[in-house]
Amino acid sequence: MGSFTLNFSNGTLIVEGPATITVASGQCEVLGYPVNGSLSVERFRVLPIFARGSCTLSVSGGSVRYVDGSTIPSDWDELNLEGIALIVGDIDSGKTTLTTYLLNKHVIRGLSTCVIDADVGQSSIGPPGVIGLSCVGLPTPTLEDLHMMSGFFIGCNSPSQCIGRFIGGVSTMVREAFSRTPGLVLVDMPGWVGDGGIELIRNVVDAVGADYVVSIGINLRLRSGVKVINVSRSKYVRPRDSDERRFLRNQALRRYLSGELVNVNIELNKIIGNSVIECIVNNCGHYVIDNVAKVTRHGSVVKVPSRLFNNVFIGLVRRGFLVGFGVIKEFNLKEGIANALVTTDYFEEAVMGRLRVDPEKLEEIEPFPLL
Ligand SMILES: Nc1ncnc2c1ncn2[C@@H]1O[C@H](COP(=O)(O)OP(=O)(O)OP(=O)(O)O)[C@@H](O)[C@H]1O
Repeated sequence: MGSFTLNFSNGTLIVEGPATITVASGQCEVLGYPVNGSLSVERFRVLPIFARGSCTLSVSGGSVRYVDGSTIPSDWDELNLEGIALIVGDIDSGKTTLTTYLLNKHVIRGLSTCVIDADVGQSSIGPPGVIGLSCVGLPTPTLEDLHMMSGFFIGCNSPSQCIGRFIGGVSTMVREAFSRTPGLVLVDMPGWVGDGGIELIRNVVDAVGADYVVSIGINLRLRSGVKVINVSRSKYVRPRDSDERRFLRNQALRRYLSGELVNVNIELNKIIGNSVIECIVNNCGHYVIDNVAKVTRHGSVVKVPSRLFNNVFIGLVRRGFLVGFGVIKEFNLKEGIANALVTTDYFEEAVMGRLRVDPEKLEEIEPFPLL
């Protein structure tokens, strides 16, 4: 804590937020991004500041640790990619750091690069449950600093809960990325590598026609034509506990749900992505909401209290593009509407997933159950 000035050379200052660093002179860089002036490091974020030669900076707040040399494994430097590359690894393996490093390295060489943030549980580009895309021509200290140019709403913070939508979302974002003719598309994948997770990686590889899979510590066997490159996990990865992860998810949510929210009524036939609502709209008779019986065809019915729809996080879509977000306040089956707070009323459809949000505190709450 406090504030101090430091001069160091050919070493790395690992700064843990909340802190502000101000560079006075020298070549100070974060993952290849040259730092000039001030940079703030948010709470629970850690930035490695490398001095290529000598770097003089002052740090206020946070905590710091100094290590000799670089914290970047040497095999990260040997990567030269073009086309589509998925970055995969367990949680806390350093995927986002490697993605940022590769992005900067390629951008600095003049290769226009797009990043697809598919790590929907710990989103950097876009709120939780959204696959975000950003295409850049300049380096960045963190992916959080990038603007979400386009997004695909899946509404789950674990791809295991919505596998089909996740694969469709990554494919859509890859197509969108290629419409901007980048030299490289990096896909930061979720840290799900257990049962089903490897299968998901294979499915995404096939769906998007990946050229490379850069794997941090995962043994993968993929079809021929896809190059698997194994790289090291940095020993400086700082694992995050579940409280820190929740804090960071809520922070990402606030970035995209802040500002004046508009109160609107959405007709149920404009809400997609939830099988209960689709069933009500199509009168399929499989669900009974608040004891209001719908005609049942096959006798098997599932009882659903309508309050479960309150607080569901929604994505707002216009002409197929994600244009905003919202939260359902109240679901009114009798009137066939959902009352919601939204970031814009200029939308055609609302997509529901499983994530639910407290609209006052702007915090995640228990998700919509699997029925
Ligand atoms: N090479 C490195 N040098 C210094 N710090 C690193 C390095 N790699 C990762 N870290 C630190 O470790 C932490 C976790 O890294 P990162 O977010 O990249 O992992 P991840 O695998 O993407 O995590 P998640 O489980 O959230 O998907 C971050 O605070 C990051 O700054």
